[in-house]
Amino acid sequence: MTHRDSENPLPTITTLDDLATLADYSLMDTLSCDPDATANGDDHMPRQVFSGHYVPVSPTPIKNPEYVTHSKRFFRELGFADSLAESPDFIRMFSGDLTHVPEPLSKVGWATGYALSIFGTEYVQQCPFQTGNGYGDGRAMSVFEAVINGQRWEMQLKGGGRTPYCRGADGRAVLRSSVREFLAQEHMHALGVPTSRSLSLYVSKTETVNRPWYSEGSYMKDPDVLISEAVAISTRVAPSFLRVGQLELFSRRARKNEHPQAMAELEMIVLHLIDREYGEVIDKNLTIAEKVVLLAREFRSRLTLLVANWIRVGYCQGNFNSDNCAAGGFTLDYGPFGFCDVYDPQFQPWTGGGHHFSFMNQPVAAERNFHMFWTALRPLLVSNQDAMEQLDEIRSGFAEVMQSEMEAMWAAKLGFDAFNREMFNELEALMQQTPVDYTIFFRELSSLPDDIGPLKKSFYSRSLYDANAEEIEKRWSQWLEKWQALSVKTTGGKDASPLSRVALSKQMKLVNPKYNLREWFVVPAYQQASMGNYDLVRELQEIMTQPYEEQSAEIEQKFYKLKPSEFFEAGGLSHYSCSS
Ligand SMILES: Nc1ncnc2c1ncn2[C@@H]1O[C@H](COP(=O)(O)OP(=O)(O)OP(=O)(O)O)[C@@H](O)[C@H]1O
Ligand SMILES: [Mg+2]
Repeated sequence: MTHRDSENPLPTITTLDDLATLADYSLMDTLSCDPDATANGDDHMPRQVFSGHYVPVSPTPIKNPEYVTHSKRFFRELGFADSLAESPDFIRMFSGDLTHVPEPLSKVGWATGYALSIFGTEYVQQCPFQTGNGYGDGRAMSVFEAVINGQRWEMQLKGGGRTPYCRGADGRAVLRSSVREFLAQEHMHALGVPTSRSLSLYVSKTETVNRPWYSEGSYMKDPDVLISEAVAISTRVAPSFLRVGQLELFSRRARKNEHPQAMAELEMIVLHLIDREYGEVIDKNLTIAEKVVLLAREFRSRLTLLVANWIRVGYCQGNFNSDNCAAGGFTLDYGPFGFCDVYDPQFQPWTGGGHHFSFMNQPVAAERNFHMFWTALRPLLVSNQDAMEQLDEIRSGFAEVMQSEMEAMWAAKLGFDAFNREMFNELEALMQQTPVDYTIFFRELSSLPDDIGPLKKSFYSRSLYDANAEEIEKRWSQWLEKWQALSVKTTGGKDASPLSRVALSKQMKLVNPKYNLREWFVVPAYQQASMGNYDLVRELQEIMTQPYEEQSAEIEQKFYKLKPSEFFEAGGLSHYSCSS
């Protein structure tokens, strides 16, 4: 084992034994274990978990695992050698077989329970026992915790088999959805959007499960066939996997006084969240009330910035329930997500999702999740009126903070130093009416065009534009003229000299990506992968981890283009059900 420093970027982790030296499962000390759990983790049947923060569960390995890909970038950050990803020991562990891991690596993983609120309404109906005690990580389990280069990370298998929270389902994830999540996490990180990270992806050469899906060429809303798909395990990494729903679970129990430790368990999970996600900004020596107030303020900042970033890059989470809202303020659970092609405020690729989780409604959905977060924290402050008032103010100020993050984001996309409502409103109407390709439009604008010629590359020839081309183009020209006049005035501050055209363009191109992970790029990648060819997955990974770069002419030709008309309304491409 060699040592890494700034001059010597040699990886330090080249074997599983090296990885074992880093293991630090301190989560086990700060959280409590389900008292009904078995120590060996043989706990794979749906059951109620009444208390405790985690349940030891042994993963169920996928049969005959094969390497698909790993994140070279993240490996480098962690100091992991690339060769590790294809080494038998590592493959074994991260395809779910912990039975042979060297000490002190744990031979059991852990799954956690959480509650569900949809758009601000509490649910227990999704729990098979109708109590909420059977809901949580049904197929996700963490297997490793360590501090690496000063940062604490938890590593979690997705698709690692059944847990007590599996609700009778198979505990598996299929290759299709695993490829999607793996690529999206890599892409979002490269876009500068906070996210759980991708580590590795392995597929089974022999084990399959059935999932409802769309037949070739289907334009149906819902899946029309049952297909057999290979199972896979992807590993994702984050400082913690705590969700808003997790705080809710313990807060609901405290509110209902469900057991004597309920309030203590709520406090423990909140302190754990602060330690894992907010350790740098919340002083350990503060009182619990002070910590809770700071936590709410910081989470509000992170969540509002996160959602503004989603909209900046054209991302729709699709299913932004409180259990898919990471309490650390990053993107979590890439299930029925999508990156928009056409600008449509109501873009929502998930057929089960509805308008409330659509593209431009995400700030409102975020507020609903923040409301549940606030609700969950309140029981901790009942004896401190002053802190409670501060907490309530943070809650009521959400919409204003969200609005200002959105305005800052639109200003940056437009290359302005301040938001201009009139310009934005006109643009929004034009983008929608034409309609434009969201990514291509802003990228072309970032080249500061002299006339609307280059912007027309982003126009979809659909009904309105086709029928009223002349009038629409005239409106675009007028808008562009105004934008040009305003953008010339853009400065680095009141007294600074105006940004040169080159500098302004460069700055805008760091805000407006050239490439994004459109679903019709991902579909052929997972289709080929299902036949054992991973080239396209790896190619997309490479391209989508440099989304702001121009890249080669060949890549531009293939990946900087409008969505082909035959893909509109196509099942599995334009919309999909949640099954994964
Ligand atoms: N095949 C499955 N087997 C067991 N549980 C499942 C399965 N699919 C989904 N679940 C569970 O159902 C719940 C809702 O699923 P959802 O699609 O939000 O999450 P997910 O994509 O599995 O996971 P995550 O939120 O951890 O990324 C989650 O608690 C999840 O663990
Ligand atoms: Mg989920």
